[in-house]
Order: sequence, then C-alpha cells, then structure tokens
Amino acid sequence: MDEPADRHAHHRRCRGGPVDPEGIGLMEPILKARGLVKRYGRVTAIDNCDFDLMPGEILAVIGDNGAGKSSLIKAVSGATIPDEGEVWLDGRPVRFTSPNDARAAGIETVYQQLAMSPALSIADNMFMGRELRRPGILGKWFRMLDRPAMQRIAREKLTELGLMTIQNINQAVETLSGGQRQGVAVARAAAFGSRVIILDEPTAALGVKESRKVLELIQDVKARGIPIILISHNMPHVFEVADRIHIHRLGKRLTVVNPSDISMSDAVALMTGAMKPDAVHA
Ligand SMILES: Nc1ncnc2c1ncn2[C@@H]1O[C@H](COP(=O)(O)OP(=O)(O)OP(=O)(O)O)[C@@H](O)[C@H]1O
Repeated sequence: MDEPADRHAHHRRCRGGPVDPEGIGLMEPILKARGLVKRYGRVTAIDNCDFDLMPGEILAVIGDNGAGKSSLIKAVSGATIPDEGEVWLDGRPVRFTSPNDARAAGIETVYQQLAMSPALSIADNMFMGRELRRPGILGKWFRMLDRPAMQRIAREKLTELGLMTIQNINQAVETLSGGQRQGVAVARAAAFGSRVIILDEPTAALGVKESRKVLELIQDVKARGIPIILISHNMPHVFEVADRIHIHRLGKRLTVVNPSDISMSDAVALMTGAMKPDAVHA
C-alpha cells in the first residue's frame, strides 16, 4: 500500500489542472493566510485573500500589475498590518506588527529595491541590524563588534550557496555586479530566514547570465529545505523553478496551478482575466 502522501502525489500527477490550492496531501502549510483584507482609502489592495505555502516548495506568485501581490507579501511579512484576516506560521496564529516581528519568526524578505548599504562591505551588509558583539564585557558594555566572527559566517554562508566568486568579504557592495548583489541579499535571507524566504522580483534588473545565477541560488536554497515565495513577472523563470504557481487577480488568489499542467500563455490568460480557471482543462 502506498503511503497517503504518495497516493496524493500520484493523484496530483495524474489529475492535471489546477492543483489543490491548500497544498499537497496531509501536510500542514508552513505559512497560511485566510481572509486577508487590506484597504488603502478607496482601493482594496487585498480582497479576502487566502494563501498557502507548503514545506520545501518554491511557490511563485504571479499577477498583473496592481493585482496586489506586493500587498499580500507585505501582509504576511509584517510590512503592513492587514485590516482583516489571519496568518499562521507552522500552524500557530501570528500577528506581525513589523518586519522585525516576522524576521524574528524566521521570515526573511528580499525586496526588489535591495535594502543594502552600498558603501559597506558584504559582511557588514549581511549582518546589518543583527550585528554580533564580542563575547563578555567588551560586547556587552562597550558594544564592540565581533568582526572576525561576522566575516567568517558571511564567508561560510556565501560558500554554502556557491557564491564564492565574490573574492573578498570586506569588499564594498557598490563594487559588486547586480547579480552578485542580489546573491548577497539572497544569501543574507538564507542565512537568517529559517522558515520562509520571500523574493520580490529577484531577476527583474538582471541580465541573462546573472539571472541564471540567481535562479540556481534559489534552487540551492530550496535544496536546503527552506521554502521560497517568488514574486515574478518573468514567466520563463517562474516556469523553470516553481513547484506551484499562485495566480493572483483583483486582490485575491484566483487559483493555484502546477507548472507542468499548464502552458505559459494559459497562465497569463488566467492572470489577465482572458481565461477562467475552469476553462484550463475543460
Ligand atoms: N501604500 C499604498 N497606498 C495606497 N495604495 C496602495 C498602496 N500600496 C498599494 N496600493 C494599491 O493597491 C493595489 C495593489 O498594489 P500592489 O503593489 O500590491 O500590486 P502588485 O500586484 O504588487 O503590482 P506590481 O506588479 O505592479 O508591483 C494597487 O492599486 C496599488 O495602487
């Protein structure tokens, strides 16, 4: 007899069409939201939206401009407080009131506009806001930084993710290429985001080669067991790396599809409203 999880995976492979939006089998979502609402004056940016991120998966979130993808991601990462709805992390209800709350819970977000200090080194950027202090009285009373430890850990993290084309951990971030900067940002998120990593358009500003590196990096992070939410307008990138695709439309989750069951043009048609979810495999 198959294990229930296997049976479900088999069912999913054979069934085709939109996948179970609430995830696969009996697994509990790592991050789950129900009934989220966020209004900005007369605009309803998130309109009774549900969301599920399953353990170990790369979940792409796609949608037209203004569909509310960023607003959704902000609501589950503490960057905005939803007006209504609930969020669970590992099955426990959470109410983040700031990005720091979410970070403390293991959710790291890499925004399109990278929040880095260009003049500071790679190591300093990786530890920005969470600097390590020297042990004992020097750290506690004199707030002295433990630079050797930060440099060592930064080097380890970059090596783990295959980013050691970056030669010098003390190099200023402004001297790196766009792809390398994005790499450092993802490495920073992977170093501290123990539960969930959210990437907002990580390849938008990059060339072909640099995008490739970042896509590989995303897969490396996944291989380490950390689930990823990937917001992207780049359909080939989404279809290359995503396990499931959350299609967002008019402030809510329209459907969730399996990239192997749907064409890119149908995904775009769903996203823009040119096609209804039931038409995909009708
Ligand atoms: N801080 C804000 N104040 C007012 N309106 C906002 C704010 N943030 C988002 N909105 C509005 O909410 C809606 C959803 O925006 P959001 O940025 O979440 O969409 P998106 O899907 O991420 O778009 P894009 O793909 O263009 O980045 C838009 O109509 C936007 O103008």
